[in-house]
Amino acid sequence: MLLGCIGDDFTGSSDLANTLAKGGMRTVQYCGVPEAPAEPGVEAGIVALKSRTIAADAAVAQSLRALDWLLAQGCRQILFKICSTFDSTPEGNIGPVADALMARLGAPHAIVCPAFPATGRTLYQGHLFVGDRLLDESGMENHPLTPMRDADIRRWLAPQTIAGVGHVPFATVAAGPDALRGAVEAEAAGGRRLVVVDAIRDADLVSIGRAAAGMQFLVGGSGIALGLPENFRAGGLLSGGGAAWEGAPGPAAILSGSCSGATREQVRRYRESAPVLDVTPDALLSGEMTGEAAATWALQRIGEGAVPLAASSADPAVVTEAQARHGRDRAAAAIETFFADLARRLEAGGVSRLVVAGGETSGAVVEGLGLSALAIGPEIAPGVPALRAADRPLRLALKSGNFGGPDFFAEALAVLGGEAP
Ligand SMILES: Nc1ncnc2c1ncn2[C@@H]1O[C@H](COP(=O)(O)OP(=O)(O)O)[C@@H](O)[C@H]1O
Ligand SMILES: O=C(O)[C@@H](O)C(=O)COP(=O)(O)O
Repeated sequence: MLLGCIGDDFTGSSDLANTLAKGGMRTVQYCGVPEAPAEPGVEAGIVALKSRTIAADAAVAQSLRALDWLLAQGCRQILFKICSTFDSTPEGNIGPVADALMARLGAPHAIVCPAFPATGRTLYQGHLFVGDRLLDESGMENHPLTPMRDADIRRWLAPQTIAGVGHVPFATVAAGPDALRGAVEAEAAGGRRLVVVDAIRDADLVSIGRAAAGMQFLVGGSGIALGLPENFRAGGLLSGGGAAWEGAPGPAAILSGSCSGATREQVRRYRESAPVLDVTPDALLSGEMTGEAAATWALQRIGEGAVPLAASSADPAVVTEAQARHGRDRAAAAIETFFADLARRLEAGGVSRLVVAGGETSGAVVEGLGLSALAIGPEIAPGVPALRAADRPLRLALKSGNFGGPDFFAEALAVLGGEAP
């Protein structure tokens, strides 16, 4: 294994896996820290954790365990995969995890870059944009767990880290990999070791990749990985072969716990032509709705030939009210436990294609199903690959909340079913 990655959520990890597989690396996504060594031939290993919103000390401990496993597999470079919208709070977990990984590696610095231009995330003068909006006006300011209220990534990261936050502006990035590398080293020499680097185009990310050749540690969205496979290829280290992946038709269901704008539109669109079960924290916490009841409902629809969707996706005002009534974490935990339970029951009922929307939701579902590793298939939408469970006939799509066009659910079902994307 050459490149070791630690993902702070499961959708983000599959987004990164998609980029690395497209870049020609033999890539496997592991669900949690594996107990056994990796199978031979894996060139990029991604340990997916559900660590984005847990307590910082737990996130640090899990990430260090993942690091130790990746180093034991021979990895020469480590990438900490965070969200392209820099999802975190003043307590973490980006800063604390980056600090701990940097210390364990003895790395002098880390480039930090969440940019992902293919999905509209660009970073200019240290400020993160989503499309033509600053991050804190993009809808992310209403995220249920990590409301992003400042687009200046340097200012948002500073209270989370003891490493000091530096910056390399776009003009230096545009001057090429040598200038960029020199600027990163200069920032680190000045005591600013987490160095936020601007990027507005894929070409900038490719430059960052070249500048990062030989660097021990990077922090970023999947975009930061665009240029990394080439470094290994240039060193004659890649086998050139990708793992085989095949879709297969079979009973299917969709689970959506994301409340992000793109997902709410996808749910609205899907509702026009298929059965939807709306789920609320109120109904779950009162016992009015259970995983068992939802599974009975869904399996009946599947028996009638439909692909049902169970969704808790709600508008920001509705989410805020539910959180005020039940507490943020209690509401989220009730929903995540529900989806994990429902997924288990659906698989037991014969479902072999599962589309899940939302990073935390996907983490809960994958952990609930007890999956160990995922093989990477074709891209369904930017940042979302088709996946296959390593040890059973289950195909999945784990969709980041804000990814995918309005008809994503139908598109994902088709690709998982074996149609060309
Ligand atoms: N109706 C709701 N009320 C309160 N919290 C919700 C509701 N629906 C979902 N959530 C919680 O919001 C979080 C959404 O996060 P996530 O699944 O990561 O989606 P995204 O990918 O859009 O960030 C989850 O923890 C989920 O349990
Ligand atoms: O970088 C990204 O935007 C994604 O890979 C990602 O991490 C998204 O997380 P969720 O929106 O919580 O699914």
